[in-house]
Amino acid sequence: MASKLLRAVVLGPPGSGKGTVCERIARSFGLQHLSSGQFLRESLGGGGEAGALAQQYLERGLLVPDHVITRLMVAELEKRREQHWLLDGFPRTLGQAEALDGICQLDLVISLNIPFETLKDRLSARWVHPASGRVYNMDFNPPHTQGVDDLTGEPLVQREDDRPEAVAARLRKYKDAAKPVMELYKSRGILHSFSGTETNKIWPYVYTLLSSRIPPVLPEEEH
Ligand SMILES: Nc1nc2c(ncn2[C@@H]2O[C@H](COP(=O)(O)OP(=O)(O)O)[C@@H](O)[C@H]2O)c(=O)[nH]1
Ligand SMILES: Nc1ccn([C@@H]2O[C@H](COP(=O)(O)OP(=O)(O)O)[C@@H](O)[C@H]2O)c(=O)n1
Repeated sequence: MASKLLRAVVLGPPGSGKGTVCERIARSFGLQHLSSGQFLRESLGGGGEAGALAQQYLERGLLVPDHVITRLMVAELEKRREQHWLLDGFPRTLGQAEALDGICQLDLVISLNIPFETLKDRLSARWVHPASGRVYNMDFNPPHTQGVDDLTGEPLVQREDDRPEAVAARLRKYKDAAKPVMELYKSRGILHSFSGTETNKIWPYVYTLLSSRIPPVLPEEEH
């Protein structure tokens, strides 16, 4: 099997399971994934005027301007040039996709198609550990102790942008921005779409697809 470095992207609306699927891929294939949303949240923590401005976009569920997220991501990816790339949530717009084209040729784009009602239910039940980005769901993968991160024992919080008022706007905006990105990757023959309401049912297909590009370190069921 080719040992070429993987250049892959996972796309999908908020709540579609990008983070969950990337986490499983990372564990099963022994690589690190880069979540643009988590990376943004961490990068903004430092304060400053630019950080405070970008924070307002996140809280309101709006996309941060292309040049801001692109600069952050491209700088980080350059540092990881010798590693596999598995990107979660980037690129989200055509401008971001064009910027990514400038630094790599993507092998694979995974798109998660999840019904709107399912997304709304999942986001309202999502709890996160802000420091690590670990994600829980009160129905799907609850923490061992309610309201507390399994590894650190620190409190879990609900993201501001997971509030119902923000969710509807985020889902609408996602669609508008993502359409041309999907079309671009479809026209290149690298788009692989998976539809359903359960990550556990989608996962075996994603695992099989990835296995054709990179050797797994864990069997499918041990994600
Ligand atoms: N009920 C249910 N929740 C899921 C499933 N897959 C993921 N989740 C949860 O749905 C929420 C959104 O998933 P996440 O991976 O954070 O989505 P992202 O916003 O696309 O990164 C999280 O709370 C997950 O734990 C599933 O198959 N069923
Ligand atoms: N390429 C990106 C990725 C995230 N973001 C911002 O980060 C927020 C959270 O992104 P995320 O990927 O963690 O979460 P989901 O929206 O997928 O749940 C988005 O709502 C945007 O405000 C962005 O502006 N541009």
